[in-house]
Amino acid sequence: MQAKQHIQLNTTQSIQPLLAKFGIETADIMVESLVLDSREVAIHSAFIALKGHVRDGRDFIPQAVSLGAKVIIAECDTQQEHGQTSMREQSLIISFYDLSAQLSALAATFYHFPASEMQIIGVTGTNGKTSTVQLTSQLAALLNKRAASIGTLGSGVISCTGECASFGETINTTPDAITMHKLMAQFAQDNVKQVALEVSSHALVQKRVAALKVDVAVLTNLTRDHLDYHGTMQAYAQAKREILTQPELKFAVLNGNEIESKQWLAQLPNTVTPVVYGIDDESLLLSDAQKVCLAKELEYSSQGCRFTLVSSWGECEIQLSLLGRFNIFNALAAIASQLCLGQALTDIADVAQQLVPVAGRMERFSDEKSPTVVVDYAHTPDALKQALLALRQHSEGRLFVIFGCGGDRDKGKRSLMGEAAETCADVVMITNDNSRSEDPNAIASDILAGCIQPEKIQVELDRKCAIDKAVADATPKDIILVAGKGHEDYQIIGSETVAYNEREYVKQMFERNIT
Ligand SMILES: CC(=O)N[C@H]1[C@@H](OP(=O)(O)OP(=O)(O)OC[C@H]2O[C@@H](n3ccc(=O)[nH]c3=O)[C@H](O)[C@@H]2O)O[C@H](CO)[C@@H](O)[C@@H]1O[C@H](C)C(=O)N[C@@H](C)C(=O)N[C@H](CCC(=O)O)C(=O)O
Ligand SMILES: Nc1ncnc2c1ncn2[C@@H]1O[C@H](COP(=O)(O)OP(=O)(O)OP(=O)(O)O)[C@@H](O)[C@H]1O
Ligand SMILES: N[C@H](CCC[C@H](N)C(=O)O)C(=O)O
Ligand SMILES: [Mg+2]
Repeated sequence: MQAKQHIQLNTTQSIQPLLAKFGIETADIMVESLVLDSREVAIHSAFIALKGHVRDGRDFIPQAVSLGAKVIIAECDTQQEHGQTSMREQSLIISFYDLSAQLSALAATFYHFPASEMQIIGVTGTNGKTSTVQLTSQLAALLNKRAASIGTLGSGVISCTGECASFGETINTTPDAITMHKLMAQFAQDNVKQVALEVSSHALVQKRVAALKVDVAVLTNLTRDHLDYHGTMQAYAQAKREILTQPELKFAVLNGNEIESKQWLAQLPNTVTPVVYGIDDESLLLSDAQKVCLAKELEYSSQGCRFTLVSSWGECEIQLSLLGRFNIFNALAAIASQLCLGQALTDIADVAQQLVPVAGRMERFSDEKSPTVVVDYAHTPDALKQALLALRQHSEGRLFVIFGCGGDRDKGKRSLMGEAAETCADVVMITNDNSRSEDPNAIASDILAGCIQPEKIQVELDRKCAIDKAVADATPKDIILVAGKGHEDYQIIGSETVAYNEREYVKQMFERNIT
């Protein structure tokens, strides 16, 4: 990432016309910003006090008052209270019913609907969101369209070599409703024409993007994750389908090899055109889709892959310098989205080979005399399985895997990841991920519980030592997958966040000539 960009927005406005759109009559008070966190309140900001999941934002109203907020918009529990006002010192407190759900609309109005000036692509799914979003923006940039992305890697304008001119890191994969529209306003001011963003299931449940205009919704896939939050797979799936209710949605780009896409087709509003992408004949599963984008006659090489693209927009040859079958799905979703938005197939075919891997996603480090090390962000059972299956296709020797599981997150996925690793790799080493408040040994035991022959599996909780050991044991023909940390440059152990950059560690290992 490059240095952070500073785009100044002039957002000073009266709350009177803003709140009138939500049926609230109030005084003519000028504010400069909407602020979710009481600690960031300044005199000219309106503090937004939400109920919250862990804490109640309304408990921080006294802090906002003491920091001089002129306006406080506070969530209320009943429709009757909506629009009621009171004064506390110099702060006007306004009750707003259902504020959490309405915040996206309030922020869109505050920033004057910046997304309406740009093409917006929203990507959801268990795995592949970051990869698809990055590839979509890279492709736009290669086609000379100024493009930006928002997601796990932060937000910013993407160059055709995948570099990001950062607009800032994001705490969440999908930012809160205010940050989202602020970013959109900054992008619009910076002449961005297209934005690709990751839409997490949490964001859909919490209505972080409820009022965001989205032109294209993409589904990558649906497998197990985040059941700690959603409870059941059914609730998790339903959360993702919420993206179909985005305002002004025009296209739904669906994975034809994913059974969940059938549910999406069934729930599709008739104003939305379905587009199915997939590999080979299996994708005929969804043959009633209006438009298709299929990869056929796939060939893999050590450098990447090639295939024939058969689509409703024509047929062409595509070369990709990306590893793994799932990256073909991600690239197809990116290509289909660009086709929906009017790019020519021939132009796309001309530039596709220039797409570069996304940081920490199937990133390969190799030289002739050492085993190949691949750093990847697989942190779900399906992602780990797909990453191993993909590498098997590129490998002549043994396949090693080193991975752990995050603490304080979905515990049920741990044994399934153990099972996937034991089934798909030749040598399995369990290590630590972000253990957070949990005991790393206990997390390792949860993983081992899914393995049939736990005695054959090594546990080395120090990630660097685990990598060193695997490299010492492997031959130049072998591939070592180090999964789970990807682009992260830290490790959270207990309440401490320590510096740890796996990509750098492996890169330096090769620079030091490891074997
Ligand atoms: C459980 C959950 O999703 N929480 C999200 C939620 O926070 P919250 O409502 O729980 O906040 P809270 O801590 O209870 O505080 C309530 C309110 O009081 C305010 N407050 C709090 C403290 C204070 O001193 N002053 C103050 O005003 C807070 O700003 C907030 O408005 O809303 C916040 C703003 O949108 C999010 O940042 C926060 O994400 C937390 C950090 C989180 O860990 N979320 C994860 C589970 C998540 O959303 N993950 C997905 C990605 C998954 C994937 O990649 O697959 C994501 O989109 O990131
Ligand atoms: N289309 C795909 N299908 C299955 N697995 C994939 C796919 N694309 C990527 N992966 C695997 O999942 C990992 C995470 O990929 P990526 O970061 O793109 O997903 P994500 O959905 O953004 O994840 P997160 O939920 O953390 O935001 C990759 O490192 C890779 O192992
Ligand atoms: N190494 C990480 C991956 C987490 C991915 C994140 N998107 C999530 O699950 O919220 C961990 O488990 O801590
Ligand atoms: Mg992501």
